[in-house]
Amino acid sequence: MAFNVQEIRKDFPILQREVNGKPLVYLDNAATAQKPQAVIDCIVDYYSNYNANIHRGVHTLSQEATDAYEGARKKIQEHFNIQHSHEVILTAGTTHGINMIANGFNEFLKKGDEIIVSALEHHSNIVPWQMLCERTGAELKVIPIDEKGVLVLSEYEKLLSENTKLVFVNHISNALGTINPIAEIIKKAHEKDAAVLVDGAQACSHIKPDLQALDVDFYVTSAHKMCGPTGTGMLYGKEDWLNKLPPYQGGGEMIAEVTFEKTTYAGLPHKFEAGTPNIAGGIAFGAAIDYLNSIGFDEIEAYEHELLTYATEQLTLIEGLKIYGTGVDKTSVISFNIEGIHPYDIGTIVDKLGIAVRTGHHCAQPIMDYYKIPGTVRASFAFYNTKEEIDALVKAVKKAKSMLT
Ligand SMILES: Cc1ncc(COP(=O)(O)O)c(CN[C@@H](CS)C(=O)O)c1O
Repeated sequence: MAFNVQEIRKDFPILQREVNGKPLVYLDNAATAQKPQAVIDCIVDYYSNYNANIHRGVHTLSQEATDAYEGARKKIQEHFNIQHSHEVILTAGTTHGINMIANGFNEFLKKGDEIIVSALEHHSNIVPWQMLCERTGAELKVIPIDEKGVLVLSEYEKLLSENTKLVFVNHISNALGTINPIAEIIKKAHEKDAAVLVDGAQACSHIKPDLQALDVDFYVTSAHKMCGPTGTGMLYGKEDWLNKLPPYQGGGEMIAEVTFEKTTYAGLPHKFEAGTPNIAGGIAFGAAIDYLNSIGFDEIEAYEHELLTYATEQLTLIEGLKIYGTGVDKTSVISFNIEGIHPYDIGTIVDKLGIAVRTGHHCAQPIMDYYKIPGTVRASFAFYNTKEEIDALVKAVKKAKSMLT
């Protein structure tokens, strides 16, 4: 089917909404993507027709629910070109997955070891590693960015040493849209025998990463960024690493045998899946992947690039407007400010006109510190947005500017 945005928009009930008496113009997709009817129906279907706990029941409902949940795991495996389905850990989301790995490395790090993160990271990919360093005595090193919001790879190479044990970098910056050269970052880390975790939260709705080709050690993402439900996501880990790491939480499901003398743990993936999971969320994660693949990531990438180019052109026509994150490799996120106006004031006014953007530091305060700004206005576009919606954004920003200056 040729890419037809008007047809696609019919799949998203929420896009018919009005906000403050105006048509909703939803441009906060980097915070969470909207949900197509197919994902909504999947959740309703589970709770209406086969709600049961999984992996434990002998009855038909439990088997149906287990088959659907494990079927979703298989879909995730195939989507990301992962070698084994047991290398797919279903999590509560990106933050949960990152903390799972940070916890696991408690026993692997010691004083003198070094962890490298990038200056582009979301707080979820900074704070857990700071906590790990506090626990182990390891030292955190930071890959700097340049004025364009692009990682300075020459500095990364200088930071790498035989003391480097772990490298953490996001695939795409949520604040600036910068796409990082993760294949090169991974290759150079592996030359020093360092493991790499990539935070893919902002990437997986725009591109389809091939995790075996990337040879990444860990990759995390959230379903809600991929038109799936909140509270579910994926941690991919090479089985050798996942077998080395201790469980994250103790409880049901993650055990092989429990005695008061000793407990033995389940194998992968259940070692990392204690307790009753977000069953509906996991199944609907699979439905979201099916939906995105039915549109096609080549089509999504091409169309979103069109939107980014158009929005960049139109916004930069506004006098006094500065865009942050001007690298060549960018996804459809535009962070900007207008000289002399606080981003929060712009966000508040455009909301009155039905337009949803995010303002503030976007959980990436180090980036704002680098630019010496309190925050930005962030407009983030998805494949269901339109050029008419960009025109509405530009008109609203101009109105806000006229009101505030
Ligand atoms: C790069 C990156 N890394 C981690 C996270 C956290 O994802 P969770 O699903 O909340 O665990 C996010 C979520 N960024 C949202 C909420 S702060 C944004 O508005 O940009 C992210 O963008």
